[in-house]
Amino acid sequence: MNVLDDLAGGLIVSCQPLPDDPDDPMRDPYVQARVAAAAVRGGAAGIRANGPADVTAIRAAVPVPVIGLYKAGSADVFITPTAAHALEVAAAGAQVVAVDATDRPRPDGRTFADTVRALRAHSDALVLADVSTVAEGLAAVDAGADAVATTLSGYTSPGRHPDGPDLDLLARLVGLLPVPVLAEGRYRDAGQISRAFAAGAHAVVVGNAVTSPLWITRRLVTAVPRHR
Ligand SMILES: CC(=O)N[C@H](C=O)[C@@H](O)[C@H](O)[C@H](O)COP(=O)(O)O
Repeated sequence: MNVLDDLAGGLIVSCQPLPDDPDDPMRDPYVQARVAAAAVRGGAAGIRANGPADVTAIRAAVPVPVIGLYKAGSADVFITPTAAHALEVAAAGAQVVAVDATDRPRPDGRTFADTVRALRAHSDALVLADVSTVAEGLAAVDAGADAVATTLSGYTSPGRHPDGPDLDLLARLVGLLPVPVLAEGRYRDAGQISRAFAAGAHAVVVGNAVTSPLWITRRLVTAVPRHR
């Protein structure tokens, strides 16, 4: 048994301020911990959170597993881009560390496998590989990832992101990988969550649709005459 078993068949709520708005008023560890506590009260089996301060605050506030990541820098690879970031978020209390496992160059010139090795050497945290393609999922498992998530599908090329989740990538990863596959990225409603579990998802991660008043309000005001 490990924390991935605790997440099986569950909803994971991603409690993060909006990355593209430095003035998001939700950018506060206390606030994120309260959001996480509400999500767990509502039935979340796990929480995903960004940065050591939020991870520590959330670990203290909820009894469920916390997947930590560390968004940093302005390079293409910004989700836990280096082994140092991974170790810091593990030391902050994350039982699982989410790391970009795409095939893009990393800011320190090292590899995803280096990050896995560093975590194995210095912490008990499990490694969740955030990928955008089947090939990246296969490579992540070869590099030692404990689980894979579809997090980065739709985010590796410039331009507008797709609206909906990538259920096709999810199904293909589920069919090929010997590790749990998490559905993440643009899941907004119960129908999409049901389809992800039907496709074999180990767990489904939902972020902004639950945890960002800023994101939700910006979407709703597009239908309001005075904001057009
Ligand atoms: C691409 C990227 O940076 N993804 C990040 C991963 O941690 C978050 O900003 C996601 O938006 C979140 O985890 C999932 O949120 P939603 O369910 O709203 O897609």
